[in-house]
Amino acid sequence: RQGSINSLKLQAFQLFLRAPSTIWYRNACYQNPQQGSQACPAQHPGLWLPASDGGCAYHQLLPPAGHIGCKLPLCVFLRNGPSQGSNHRKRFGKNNVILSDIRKPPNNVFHSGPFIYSDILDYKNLREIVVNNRITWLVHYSALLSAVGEANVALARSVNITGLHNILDIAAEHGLRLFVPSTIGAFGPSSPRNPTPDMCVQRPRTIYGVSKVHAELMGEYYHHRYGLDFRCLRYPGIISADTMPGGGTTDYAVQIFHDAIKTGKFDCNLRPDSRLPMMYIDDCLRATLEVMEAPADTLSMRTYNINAMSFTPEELAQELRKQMPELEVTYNIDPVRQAIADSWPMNFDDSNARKDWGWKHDYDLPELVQTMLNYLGVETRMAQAN
Ligand SMILES: NC(=O)C1=CN([C@@H]2O[C@H](COP(=O)(O)OP(=O)(O)OC[C@H]3O[C@@H](n4cnc5c(N)ncnc54)[C@H](O)[C@@H]3O)[C@@H](O)[C@H]2O)C=CC1
Ligand SMILES: CC(=O)[C@H](N)C(=O)O
Repeated sequence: RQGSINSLKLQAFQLFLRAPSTIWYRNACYQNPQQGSQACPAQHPGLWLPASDGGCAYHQLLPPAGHIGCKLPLCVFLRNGPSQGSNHRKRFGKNNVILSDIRKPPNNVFHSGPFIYSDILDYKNLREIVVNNRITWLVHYSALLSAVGEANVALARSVNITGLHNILDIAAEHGLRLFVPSTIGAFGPSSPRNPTPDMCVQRPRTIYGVSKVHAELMGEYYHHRYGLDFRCLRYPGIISADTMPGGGTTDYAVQIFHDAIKTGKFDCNLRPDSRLPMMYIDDCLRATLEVMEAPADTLSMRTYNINAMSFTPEELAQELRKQMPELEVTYNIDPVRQAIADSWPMNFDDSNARKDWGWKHDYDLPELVQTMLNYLGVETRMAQAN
């Protein structure tokens, strides 16, 4: 049963990375794994009842007449097609999750539920969204990533630091639970690289890394000073079939799949032996939900490393060649990205996340490669058929 819940929640979170940049939860209530009805732990009026299909350990709030229904905060973005999407909407209520960005969403995102324009540099507009929609949880993804940040430091500073300040103030002012992702890029050349623990020297050499260390420290400061429910995971490089790479150093590991399927060739911008921690998107989104839902007393820290695997471009190419023996990989090193990769962790120690809230990854390199090829292969065949 827990497995099916996880898979539902996971699918609900699909496309958060590289699609919307902020996720707003309306009327979020809490997980209640016990059967039977009782008062809502978030003190909303009404009773908690088991979900109607009996297959879900979560309970819905039974709204008194005139009260807006209060359900689990989920959105229904799916990679698996519209029919499942509508099932999820029926079950969880698409209107309880609002996505926002300054960029136009792709069709599937736009048609999945509420999507609004919101610039995180516009404080008044952020406050308006929270008040008008009675927002309770906030997931803040907007950022300029490592390589693109080095190409535009002023903009990265503004979005990643000023934007974060706005988000922190909004969250503290309105008592929101706030998730902000950090990254392996929050470490630098003087950090231990193999493995990198949660607590060690953090002296990154990119504006991206500096802004993420700042986010970790500010979030923790607001937690201690104002009681903000701040939660943060340091993600490794995230690999997803849904979206194209967005200006990061680990992006080669996404691009290789697209190029391999389209042309059978890939020109890699990192050295073949550049080892970096990586994770498949489903694991990343599940980890995010798990830490957001973890009871506060299980969290001994507010910022955790999470990890799944660690590989080099050469090792990834070898795994791909098991399925595509003809794949040709050449190396054309980008000095900016290479310098960044050389300063980042090679292996990530996530033992605290595993110990405190039970983090466990599902995807290692073989499963990652198989899953990416399956998704992209199906997409390519559909495009060709069309
Ligand atoms: N993709 C990865 O491998 C990793 C991502 N992360 C973190 O996850 C988050 C999302 O990353 P990605 O989706 O890969 O990045 P991305 O570059 O694809 O997306 C960032 C989003 O921020 C939006 N944005 C930029 N300026 C904005 C503004 N002023 N107001 C509102 N939105 C704005 C962009 O329109 C874009 O949709 C970032 O915070 C990143 O640091 C952390 C580690 C690894
Ligand atoms: C690991 C990250 O934070 C991101 N993918 C990047 O390469 O900048």
